[in-house]
Parts: sequence; structure tokens; C-alpha cells
Amino acid sequence: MRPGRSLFDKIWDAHVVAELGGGHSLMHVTRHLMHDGDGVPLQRLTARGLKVRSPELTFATLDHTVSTEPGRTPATASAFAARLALIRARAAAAGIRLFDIGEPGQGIVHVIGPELGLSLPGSLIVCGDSHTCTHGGLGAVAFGIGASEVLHVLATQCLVQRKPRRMRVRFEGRRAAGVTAKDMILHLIGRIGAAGGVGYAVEFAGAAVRALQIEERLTLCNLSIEMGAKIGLVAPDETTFEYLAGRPYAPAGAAWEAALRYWRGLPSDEDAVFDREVEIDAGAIAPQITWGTSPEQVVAVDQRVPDPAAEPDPARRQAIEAALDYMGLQPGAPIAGTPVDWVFIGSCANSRISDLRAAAAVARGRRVAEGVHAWVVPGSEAVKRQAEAEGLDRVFKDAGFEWREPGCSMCLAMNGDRVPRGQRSVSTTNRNFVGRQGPGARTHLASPAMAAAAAISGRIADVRRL
Ligand SMILES: CC(C)[C@H](C(=O)O)[C@@H](O)C(=O)O
Ligand code: SF4
Repeated sequence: MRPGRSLFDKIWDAHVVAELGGGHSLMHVTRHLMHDGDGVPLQRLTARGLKVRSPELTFATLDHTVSTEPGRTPATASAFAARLALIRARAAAAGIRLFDIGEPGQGIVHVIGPELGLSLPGSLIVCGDSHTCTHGGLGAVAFGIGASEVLHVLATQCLVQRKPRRMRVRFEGRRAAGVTAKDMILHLIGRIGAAGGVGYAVEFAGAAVRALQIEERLTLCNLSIEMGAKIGLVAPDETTFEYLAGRPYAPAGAAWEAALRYWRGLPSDEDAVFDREVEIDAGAIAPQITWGTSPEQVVAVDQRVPDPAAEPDPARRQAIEAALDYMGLQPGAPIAGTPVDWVFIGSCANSRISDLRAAAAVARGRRVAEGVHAWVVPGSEAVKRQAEAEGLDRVFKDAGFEWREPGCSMCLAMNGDRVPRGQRSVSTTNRNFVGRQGPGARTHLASPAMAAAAAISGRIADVRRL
């Protein structure tokens, strides 16, 4: 008998156009998402005398380099004005739909794909960005590709890939109050390490994953790449279908019914085999916060940062020392109570409406601590408008937060939004690398509620004790 197939296998196999030998397959791309760095591959394509093969399957937005200054317009100058002009012109010439500043649809590429219903279960989605794994939260195989691969997809709508191995991570049990999808994934990365997922497509399963709303599943999958897995995905279910129904690019009418039939057959078979299995008791997870310069350097908020003296392995001891030194932390000190200068609520990890609601619930009726700069950068124009309709912008502004325009912003500080050297930030982003939020900036990754709690307290604080 044929062994059971996993969610990942079913989607992958359905997109193979040809087996090329040597483990390589030619894959059809359902949707190609582009961001403001992709004007260059479009330009190269034209220079080679080629055309975009399927412009109707290609969508672009502006995110990494746009200004997030309140009141910005499409013409607001940024240091990257030429880059924005290039992608606008090339996308228009190629017939690619680009969502520009001020339009609903503009935003961080991994926020707008799901929001517009461009990212669908059972599809193969690529984008020249490592956090493309986010879209796996809807039951898609989605992964980041490099610049030359972007060119290949533009020219052919296909891509040569090697099939990764399969891992399943089951979060069983129930989360405690105050514990979010961000805490689940940070906890997992802390446990298996920043390279623990290299070479795998990771299916997240188990009762605690089934219980997650779609936006939480997107957060969970977003950080797959931070454990080295290019692909993370969750089986589609009724929660997925409810989320997608009626979205602008989701199928409608008879096409929706046909899609549902296909999607319902996607979950992993009972007897599906995985190359690696990990099980986690979701009930034992506490709110997490990173202390170091890799997402794997993470503790529960009520724990202490490590003491290198207690680490027998010399290489690991040195890594801990270097991280503590960069982060300006004392060995073995409790992480809670560490004073903070900045709080950033945003990025493709945590800038959706549910994230802003969670942060606003903490901020409501309170004040940002003296001397702390706290920013909220919605993930998309649609998120921004929804938040304003709910009055969340007022909640944030009344508390002393700055309410800004959608984009990547201080997640990677490419557009000039940055944390000054030596200053400490609690950030809802996905990378705490050296210099990520600006040269010399110190980043602690956490959930939106934990970030808001830090803004209010002026220190790293346990949101459960506020
Ligand atoms: C600039 C871009 C290509 C990059 C990525 O690939 O992820 C960025 O989005 C990031 O988060 O570091
Ligand atoms: S928000 Fe951050 S992680 Fe996401 S795409 Fe933009 S820069 Fe990359």
C-alpha cells in the first residue's frame, strides 16, 4: 500500500511540472509576490529581451523602503525614491498589479498576500524575501527565493527546486492566558535552535495550532525561517476557509466550491511519515523574550539570562559572552526589569489587526513610560484603516505611542527608521541580529502584548503581571 502523504507532499507534488533528475524538480508557481526591491530583476528581464510570462499571477507592493512618516504621500521623498520609481515603471510596463502608497493593498508583502486572498491553500507561492514562509499559515507551500530565481520565475512562472525533508512540530495542550503564537514559535526556536529546521518543510500541527486564528498561524509560520526552515505550514481547515471567504482575490461562486473540495483533501493523511517529529506542551509555554543576537537566544520573561560561566562548551560560552556584551546585559541577571528606550510594534511577524488589538488592550488607559519612544506601524493600509475605524489609533496616541504609516520600517531600518546606537528596543519583529534595527541597536523580540507592556513599564515586563 502507498504510504500516507503529508500536507506538504500533496501540495508539492501537485506543482511539479517535470522531474529534472538529481533530485531537482521544475515547479509551477501559483503566485509570485514582489516588493520594492524587485525593480532590478524586472529591469534585467527586459535587458535580456524577455517578457513576464504570467503578469496576472504576479503582484507587487512597496514596503521595505517607504517612508512611514505620518501624512506621507506617494511622492514623499525617501532615500530610495529612485528604487520606488523603478519598480513602479517596470511593473506598469509589464502589466503587473502594484499596490501603491495610499491604496488598500499597499503594505508589507506578507501582510497583503493573505489579506487580499492572493495567498490560498494548496498553492505554491514565492517572493524574493525570506519571510515568504508566512503565507504557509493558510496551508500553502510558500518560500523565499533569491534574485536570480526571481528573474527565472518572471520569465517562466516556474522554478527549479529540490524537495526538502519533512518535519512536523505538534503543539499539544492549551496555551495559558497571555501566551501568543509569537511565544510558541520563539519557544520552539529556543528549543531546537536557529539551525534546527535547515533542510525541512515544517508542518505545525496539534491541538494548540488548530486553536489558532489565521493571523496567529501567519505569525507562527513567519518565524520558520528563523529556525532555518524555508517553509512552514498549517493544514487548512474551517478557520482558514472562513478567513478567506469574500476576500478580493479569493475564488467565488462555483470556483470557491471547487476550491473547497480540493482544500479539504489537503491535510496530512493519518499515516503520513515525517523525517523528524517534535512535540511541545503548549500549556508549559510562558511569554517569551529574546536576550541575545539570535532568535534562539530566548527565555521566558520570568527567567534569567544565561551565565556563560555555567556553559561547558567553549564555543557556546563565547557566543553567550559576545551576545551579552553587545546587548549590554549582566550574566545571570533576571530579564524582567531591564530598562528599555524603544518599543516597536510592527513587521510581517506582528502588525496585523489582531496584533494591534492585543497591544491596544494593554495600552488602553495607560501611558508610555517617561523617556520611552513607542511606535506602532500597521502592516498594511487596510490594517491601518481598520484600526482607525475601531479607534485603536486613538488608544495608542492617547497613551503616547506614535501612530505611523504602513511599511517594514524599524524591522530592518532600511528606510531610515532606526533605533539609535546603544539603545534598547523591545520589538515585535522576527530578527534580533547585530545592527538589525540600526547600527549598535539592541533588540529584544517579543509579542505585541509584551511590547506594549514594556512601553508602559519602561522596562521589560511580564504582561501577565501588569
Ligand atoms: C530585504 C529582504 C530581501 C529581506 C529578506 O529576505 O528577508 C528582509 O525582508 C528581511 O527581513 O531581512
Ligand atoms: S517586515 Fe521585516 S521581516 Fe518582514 S519583510 Fe519587512 S523587513 Fe523583512
